[in-house]
This record gives sequence, structure tokens and C-alpha cells, in this order.
Amino acid sequence: MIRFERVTKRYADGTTAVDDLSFEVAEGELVTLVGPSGCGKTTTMKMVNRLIEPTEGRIFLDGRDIADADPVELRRRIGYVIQQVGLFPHKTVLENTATVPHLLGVKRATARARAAELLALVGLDPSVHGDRYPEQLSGGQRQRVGVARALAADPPVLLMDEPFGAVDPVVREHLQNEFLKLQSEVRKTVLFVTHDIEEAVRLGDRIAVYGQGRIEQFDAPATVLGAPATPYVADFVGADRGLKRLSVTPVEAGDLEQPPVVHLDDALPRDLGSRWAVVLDGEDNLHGWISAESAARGGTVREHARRMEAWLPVGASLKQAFATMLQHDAGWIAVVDADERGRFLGVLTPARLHEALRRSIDADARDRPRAEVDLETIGG
Ligand SMILES: Nc1ncnc2c1ncn2[C@@H]1O[C@H](COP(=O)(O)OP(=O)(O)OP(=O)(O)O)[C@@H](O)[C@H]1O
Repeated sequence: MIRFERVTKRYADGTTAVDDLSFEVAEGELVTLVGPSGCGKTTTMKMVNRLIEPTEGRIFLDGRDIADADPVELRRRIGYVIQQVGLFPHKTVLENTATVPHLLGVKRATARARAAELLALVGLDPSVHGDRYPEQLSGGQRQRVGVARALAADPPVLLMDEPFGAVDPVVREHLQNEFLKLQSEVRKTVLFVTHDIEEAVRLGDRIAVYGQGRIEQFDAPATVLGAPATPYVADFVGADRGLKRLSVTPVEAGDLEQPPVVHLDDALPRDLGSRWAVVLDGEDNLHGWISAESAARGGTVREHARRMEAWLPVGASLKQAFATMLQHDAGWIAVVDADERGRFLGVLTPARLHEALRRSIDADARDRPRAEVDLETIGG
């Protein structure tokens, strides 16, 4: 969808901001550009909508060289969201959002109706916020309007330059989550600039890690964290990359331990064979758990079974799993099928969680599926 072919940008004063850059972004893909200040991220971005012209090389959008496109027509196909939002202060939120479609000749009423839909989509109630002016909004709300406005002309491509950079960390995490949800619906092709590796990892299908004017690594988040391509990348993603990796590594069925299991309608065994057992209903769905102590008192499984609060669907992140363990002060959590039936699959313990993490790091380093990694062969 977007392709850079040996693109270089040298400014008039001799600064090489982007140096012989080649990469490709697939349709519907979200690529984050991350790196320290001044490494060329914004320059890369602005060359896509021709706010900056490359010195050398070519950029293709949908297979067509953008140098041949009319810049105004080109920008209609590209939504642009920046940190300083740039809303018109004298226009209401609804008018701000409807501006571009209106300029493109969409009838006023239609443009406003569409704008209201978009505001709802980014989490603003048009009946509450639509008639306000930008100064009557919080920073986070303004950013949402910025995103809604960029989507208004329904462009296939979105360029986002530190769109959530100016808001506090809590609001920022909200906006990131909302944006991920939105993106799963609208599936735009997105270039997203950030200097925050956490943000890059959370949002990106792939991450381009920038050094000075060059991409040092262009890979999926888990690979960048697990197998940094260069010492520079390793340093940039940080010593706590194991922690960051928790949030991008899913719980897999192969990570789970199989504890003793009893069914609700079973007669209670005297000896569970363990300090606790998982209790399932007649359809093998998770019901709860039972301790060896209560089993020893006799009675029925149903009588002693306790509800299981600490559980997760398979595919949830290891970070969520860890958070759930801490939240419930649980030494293990149950993992169920991700579908509606929620069949019990096994339990995750802290030791298994740690193994899953080590396995996924090693799997990436060796470019092999996680299930095939034998932990015995990993040093340390
Ligand atoms: N108009 C310009 N003239 C000269 N040099 C420029 C110009 N614009 C940017 N630069 C330089 O080009 C380099 C890359 O700048 P760019 O804005 O692309 O970086 P960035 O990675 O987006 O940084 P930041 O995260 O601080 O926004 C920097 O050294 C910058 O000083």
C-alpha cells in the first residue's frame, strides 16, 4: 500500500534527515515509527503526503508514484493527525469534524450526520460534545476529535504524528485502547510516529525502529523485543524488554498445566491427589475449584466447590495473566477457550508463565514456533 524505495531527504543546511530508506506497509497494517528525537520519523511521514519532498528515491501509494499525484488530491486520500491537533477554535466540535467532507462537496446535513457518527466512534457523545468549542474540551477529548476529523473523508491511509503525546499517561492508555478497537473496525493503513517504545509495541502490527535517518529493525513487536537486531535496538527497547514482552505474548494452550479435575456431580473423592482440584460442570466448563481440606470433610463436590474468580481466555496476554494473578492473589489461574462456551483448558502458574515467556523469546531468536522450543537447551 505504501512503499518507500531508497528514499533520502537532505535539508538545505546539509542535514540528512532520512538516509536511503526502503520499506513497505501492507494495506490495513499499522506500522509504528519509533526512535529518539531528531532521527527522521516526522520527515518520513511528511514525505507521504508531500508536505516534504524527498531529495532522492520514490514513494508509492497503491502502486502509484506519489510524485505524479496532485498534492491536494493526494492529501484527500490521507488522513493526518498531529499532536497539536489544530482544530479550528471558532468552530464547534461537530463543525470541525464535518469540515473536510463539506469541503469535498458532501451536503452539510450529510456531513454533519457522518461527523456525529465518527464522534461516537471515537468515544465522544455528539449530543454532549458536538456543540462545544475546542477550548471546552480536555486534552484527551481534543485528540479524539482530531482522530474523528482525520477519518471524516474516509481516507484509506492515516498518518499519525505523536497523536497522543500531549496527554497524561492514564488518558493516553485509554486513547491507545480506543484507537486499537477503532482500527480493528476501520482497518486503515496507518503510519504512526512515536518516541515511546511502549506505545510502539502496543499499537504496531510491525515496528520500525529508527537510528539516525535509518531503520535499524522492522519487525513484529514481539520480535523487536525478543530478538533485537542490533545493540542499538537492544539498548533502545531497554533492559526491561522482558516485561514489555509480557504484553505482546499470548497465553497458549501448550503453556498450561493439567491439574486434577472433578465434576460438580461427582461423588467427592477422599484424596484429591493434590492440594486443590478444578471443578467443572457437566459440559466441561469451568465452575470453580475445591481444596483438599474441604474434600477431606466429606460431602459432595457441589457442596464444597468455590467459585473461580481468577480465569482468562486463551490468547490473552501474559501480562493480563500476571495482573489477574496479582489481583486475586492467586497462585494459579484457570484458562478457558476463547469462544462463548468457554471450555476449561488448563491452569497457568507463575512457573508456567515464566516458561512461556522464555520460550517465546527463544522461539523468536531461533525463528521457530514456541511449542517446539525445548527449555532444557536454553541457557540461563
Ligand atoms: N526544515 C528543516 N531544515 C533542516 N533540518 C531539518 C528540518 N526539519 C527537520 N530537520 C532535521 O532533520 C532531522 C530529522 O528531523 P525529524 O523532525 O524528521 O525527526 P523526528 O524523528 O521526527 O524527531 P522528533 O521526535 O523530535 O519530532 C533532525 O536532525 C532535524 O533537526
